[in-house]
Amino acid sequence: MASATVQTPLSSDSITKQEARSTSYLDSRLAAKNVTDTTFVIPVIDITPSFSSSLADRQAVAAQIRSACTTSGFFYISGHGIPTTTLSGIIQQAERFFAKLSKEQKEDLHIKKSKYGYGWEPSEYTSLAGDVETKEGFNFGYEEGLDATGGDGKYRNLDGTKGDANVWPKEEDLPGFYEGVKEYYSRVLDLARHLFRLFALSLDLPEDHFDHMMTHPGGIARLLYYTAPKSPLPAATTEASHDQIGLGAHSDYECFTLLLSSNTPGLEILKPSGQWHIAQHIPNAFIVNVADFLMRWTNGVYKSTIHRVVNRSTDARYSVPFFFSINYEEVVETLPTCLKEGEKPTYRPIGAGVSVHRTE
Ligand SMILES: O=C(O)CCC(=O)C(=O)O
Ligand SMILES: [Fe+2]
Repeated sequence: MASATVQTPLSSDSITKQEARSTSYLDSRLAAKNVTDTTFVIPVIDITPSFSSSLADRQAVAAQIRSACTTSGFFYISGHGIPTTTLSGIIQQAERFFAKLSKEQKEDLHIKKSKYGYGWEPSEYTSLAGDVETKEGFNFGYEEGLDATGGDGKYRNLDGTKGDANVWPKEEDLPGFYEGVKEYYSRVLDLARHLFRLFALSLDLPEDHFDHMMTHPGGIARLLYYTAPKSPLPAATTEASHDQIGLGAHSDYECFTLLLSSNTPGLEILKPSGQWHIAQHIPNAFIVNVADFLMRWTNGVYKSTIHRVVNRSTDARYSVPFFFSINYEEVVETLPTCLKEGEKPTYRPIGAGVSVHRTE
């Protein structure tokens, strides 16, 4: 989830509201200085060859990933193998969740009842970087029943405790919802594990370097709903007043994020100049972005770029970000291979779960 946040209990690297809005903070988090706005691109990477048995094919995809991660920190992936029916299925579940549940049924799932930030978030309930967010959301995390591997029995919640943390609508209130979520979550988790092996290759590490860290990984997903603005915004500019912000400016906290959305664009990515790049919607592709753990592992070589959401359309936007973490008992510590001779790590080691990183 987000790291430049003021309210979520999941972030350890919280900065204050004032800091988050300061030019110097944003400046420090702009995409690599080795790119300019004109060379700033979010490439489309067809990852079909990454499923090949040839290491050279997989390395070729990893090289494209490295190039994106060291510049904009964002890329699209196509050729990922998740059926289009699974993708449209989860968007439909998101639409059903927000439209079909009554206010009372949503209240039963209210995020304020969860110490992990799971459940339903009403619109304008959260603020980020000083902006009250207009989005409505539903958050859930890893559970073995959502993992096609069945897990290894060792999953613990963010705070190290055992037991179910997710909250779900009652089956009779939204028939088929849990099954739909499971179909999507298990596929996107599989894909994230596959991508993590490509990230390892992209860092000149053995392909299985991170494997032992993702046997029961944290993986928070959200269904998000951004209504169309009351008065449409000019699409040609990237200006937005504070009451038009769906999701405030932030970077993501975990390893990387896989973002799926409906046809309505809305994601805006901070360019080197401080202007916003409006990400186009590419049907059936995911947008992948580097999050803070990968930035820390790589000593900032991989960019965890600031982004936000503004719906400038006349239609609603639905999105489903999946934040891929690692086993929560693991520690994220700068990879020696990412340090030049004599260079000191910029970031302290932190635990992936709250119980570890709160002791920093
Ligand atoms: O909804 C989107 O398009 C992006 C969501 C996002 O950036 C987040 O939840 O961290
Ligand atoms: Fe994000």
